[in-house]
Amino acid sequence: MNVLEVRALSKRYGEEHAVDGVDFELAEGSATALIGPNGAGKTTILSMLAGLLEASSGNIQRRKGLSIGFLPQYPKFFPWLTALEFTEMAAKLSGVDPKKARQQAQKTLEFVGLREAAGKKVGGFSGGMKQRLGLAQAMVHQPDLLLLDEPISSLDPSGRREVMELLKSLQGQTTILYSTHILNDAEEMTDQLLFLRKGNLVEQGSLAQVRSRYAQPQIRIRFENNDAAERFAHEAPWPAALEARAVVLPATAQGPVMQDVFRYLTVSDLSVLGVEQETASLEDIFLKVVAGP
Ligand SMILES: Nc1ncnc2c1ncn2[C@@H]1O[C@H](COP(=O)(O)OP(=O)(O)OP(=O)(O)O)[C@@H](O)[C@H]1O
Repeated sequence: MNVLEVRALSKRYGEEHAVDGVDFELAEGSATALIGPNGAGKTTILSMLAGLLEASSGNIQRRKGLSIGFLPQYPKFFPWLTALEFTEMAAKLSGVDPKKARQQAQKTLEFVGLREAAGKKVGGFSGGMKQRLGLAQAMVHQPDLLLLDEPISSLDPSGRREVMELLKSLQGQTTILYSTHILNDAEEMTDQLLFLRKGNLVEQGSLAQVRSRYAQPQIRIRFENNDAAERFAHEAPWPAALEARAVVLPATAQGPVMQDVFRYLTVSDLSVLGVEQETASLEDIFLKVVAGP
C-alpha cells in the first residue's frame, strides 16, 4: 500500500524548471533515497511533499490522515533553548497533546541518543548532535512519513554512521524519503532509488534493478600496445569496446565468461598485461546516470 503518490509534479521559478514532471510512489514502510547532484531539485521536491512549497502543476496524493515529519537541509535551532525545550516545542507544534509533549520529547531524545544532553542548551551542540536533534524534532510526533533533506551529508564519517544506524533502526516501521549524495551510505538503506537530474527523474527502482540495468559486469583486457587491442577487437568472436591499449567486453548472459577469454588468449599470440572482471558501484552508476544527455 502506498502512503504517497506523486504525479507529474512540477515547480517552475520563472523560466526555470526546478522540478519537471516527476512521478513516483512511496510504499508503506519503505526507505527511498532521492539522489542527485547540487541543484537537481531534491530540496524542492521534499519541500512540496512537506507542504511548505506550492507545486506549479501536478499532484501529490497523500494517504488520508497521513502525518509527516520533516528535517530541512539547514534546520533552524534556537540556541538559547535546551534540547528538551526545543523538542517539546516541536511536539506541540506538530499537534502532540500538550500534556504529553514533554514525555514524548524525552522519549524521542533518548531514541536519538541525546538523553544526557536533554538539559543542555542547543547553542553548544556539535554538528552530529544538532543533526540528531533535528531528527528528534522531525519524529517527535511519531509521523507515518519522514522526509529528510540531506540528513547525513554535512556530518563526518562517525557522525554519518551514527545517524545512519538510527535511520536504519526505523526502517520498516516508518516510511522514509531522504535525499543524499553519499552513495555508499544510501546503498545500505534503500528499498527504492530515485535519480534526479535537472528536475527530471532519470532512473528509479530498487538497488538490484538499477544495478542490473547499469552495473553490467564487464571484462577488461589490457594489452601491451594498441595493435594487440585492435587485433583482439577485430578477430575475437565477442563484441569488444576498444579503449587505449585495452578492450572491454560486456559479461552478459550471451557474452563470454572469464574462462572463455582465457582460453582464447592462451592460443593467441597477443601480448596481454592483465584480465580483470569489473562491476560498477552505485557511485559509478550515479556518474553514468547523471552525466547522461
Ligand atoms: N526560491 C528559488 N528561486 C529561484 N530558483 C530556485 C529557488 N529555489 C530553488 N531554485 C532552483 O531550483 C533548482 C533546484 O534546486 P534545489 O535546491 O531543489 O536542488 P537540490 O537538488 O536540493 O540541490 P542541493 O543538493 O544543492 O541542495 C536549482 O537550479 C535552484 O537554483
